[in-house]
Amino acid sequence: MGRQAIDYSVYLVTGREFLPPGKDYYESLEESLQGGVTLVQVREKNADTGEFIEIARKTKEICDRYNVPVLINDRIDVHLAVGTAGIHIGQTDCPLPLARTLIGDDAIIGLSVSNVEQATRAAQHSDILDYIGVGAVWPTGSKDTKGRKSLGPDGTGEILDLIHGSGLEAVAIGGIHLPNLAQLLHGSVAPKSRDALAGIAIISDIVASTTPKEAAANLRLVVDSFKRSRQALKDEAGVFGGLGQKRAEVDAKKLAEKVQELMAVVKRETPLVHQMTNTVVVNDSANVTLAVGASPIMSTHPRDVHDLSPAIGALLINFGTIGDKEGMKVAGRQANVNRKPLIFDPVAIGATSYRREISEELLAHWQPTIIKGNAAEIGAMAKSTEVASRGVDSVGSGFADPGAVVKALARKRAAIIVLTGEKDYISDGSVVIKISNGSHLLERITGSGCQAGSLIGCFAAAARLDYLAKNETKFEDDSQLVQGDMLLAAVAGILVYTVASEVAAARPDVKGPGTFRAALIDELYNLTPDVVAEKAKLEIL
Ligand SMILES: Cc1ncc(COP(=O)(O)OP(=O)(O)O)c(N)n1
Ligand SMILES: Cc1nc(C(=O)O)sc1CCOP(=O)(O)O
Repeated sequence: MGRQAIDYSVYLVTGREFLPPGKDYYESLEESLQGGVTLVQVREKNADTGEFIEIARKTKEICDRYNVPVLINDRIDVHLAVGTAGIHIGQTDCPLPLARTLIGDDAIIGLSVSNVEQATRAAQHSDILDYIGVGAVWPTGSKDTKGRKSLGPDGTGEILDLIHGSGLEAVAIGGIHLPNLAQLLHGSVAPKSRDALAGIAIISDIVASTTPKEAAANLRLVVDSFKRSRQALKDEAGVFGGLGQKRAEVDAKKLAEKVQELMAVVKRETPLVHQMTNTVVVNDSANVTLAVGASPIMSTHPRDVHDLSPAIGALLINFGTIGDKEGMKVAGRQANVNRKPLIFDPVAIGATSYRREISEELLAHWQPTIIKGNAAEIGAMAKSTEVASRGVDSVGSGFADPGAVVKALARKRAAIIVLTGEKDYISDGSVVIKISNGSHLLERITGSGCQAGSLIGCFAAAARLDYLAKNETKFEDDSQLVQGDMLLAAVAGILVYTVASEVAAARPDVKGPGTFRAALIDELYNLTPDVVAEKAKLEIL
């Protein structure tokens, strides 16, 4: 007969103890199936054998009507009694070879995996195993996972690399909810093999909902769309659709024209750009934001940033002086929930292990849309040793192939990557754009990189608003945390900043860094789209 093909996309693990008061288990189950659950595991920790068999039997009866397979948690006897599609077992349950002997060749076996050793062993047993449940991704209230480190999207991706080529599928489990789902799916794409999760296993987000149909449908939408966006990446359309065009069709002149249009959108829409930035640059960041026509707001308290989120156009998180970690966590998570562009500037991340840890912690909490950094910062994010760091500056001549670095990191992080320096490189994982504008005086003022990050925030907010004004939200776009051309936004932020710096540096009244700093703000204010197009030195690599 052979084993049944399984769609792991939205895998419901039951948990009667988490049902809302008054909600019947079978009613909730049926609603979740109507919402699009693709696989069900009956997990009963307190039922005796007879009761477990009865629940599994009725569950299967309902699931059969929706053509959705049922697996049984731990109990081979219950699986055999009811004739379900298979079992899910943990590391301390029945040994795998024995389980396979008992249930036969046609049934599915899933195994829990919570670290790299277990993943390696699972891969060695791929002949008798079908899939692994990888967790816990995040802390969960549905199971005692004390003493186990949450894997986060990165740890999940590492496990995907370990099972690469084994034929095993992988689902993630633990603490997965709608707001962190897109972050998990994109952030867990395996760094080496580019393999992705086959699906997500969920208890509370569905079971504890009073509207399980809606809860399941929302999760399914994001998973389905993620799978479609993976296809788009394979087709070289980039993590955000690559300027909405295929690589060969993007030309530098058209790109400059789009930047011109976006400059007008910023002025017309005056988007509010929330900036959690460092104390060294806060004033200049606010001033450059105002100069291009956007509106800055600088807020750090966790409650305040939470409440601000629906109103903002974009969020910049620049952790230069790392004072507000809790606020940054809340603000970033809310930006993901509200689908606002999130620009992450991991200032001096390569300089200390503390900074690297904070960055990991923040990135486990939310998904950035655009990551901007100098060579040392991007090198640290890419775990490259090619470029060292000294404080907030890079040391050395940079990467041998900067375009390849930004492209690979964009794919790994599922974000637009902006590498600043004498030449700037920007990639969405498909296209790489090189910008050769700028003035050497930018290196002589403090916070020029931070100001560039602020401007990227302004243009990202504008790109989103422009998209929403011109398009109805399409189903296919729901895999993207934010809508709008974020690659264009990053290009616009860097191009406008560097062209204005050239104009400012050429002024006769600019005698050095002090006068340059003031002139730069003036020239950002006065910059016209025509000057940007005329001076733009853009190349598509
Ligand atoms: C899909 C999936 N993954 C992991 C688990 C956890 O199983 P286990 O380790 O056996 O722990 P219990 O569920 O028995 O508490 C799972 N059930 N499903
Ligand atoms: C059953 C289970 N197993 C886990 C593991 O890490 O192995 S986490 C978990 C609970 C998942 O529930 P929720 O979706 O509510 O977080």
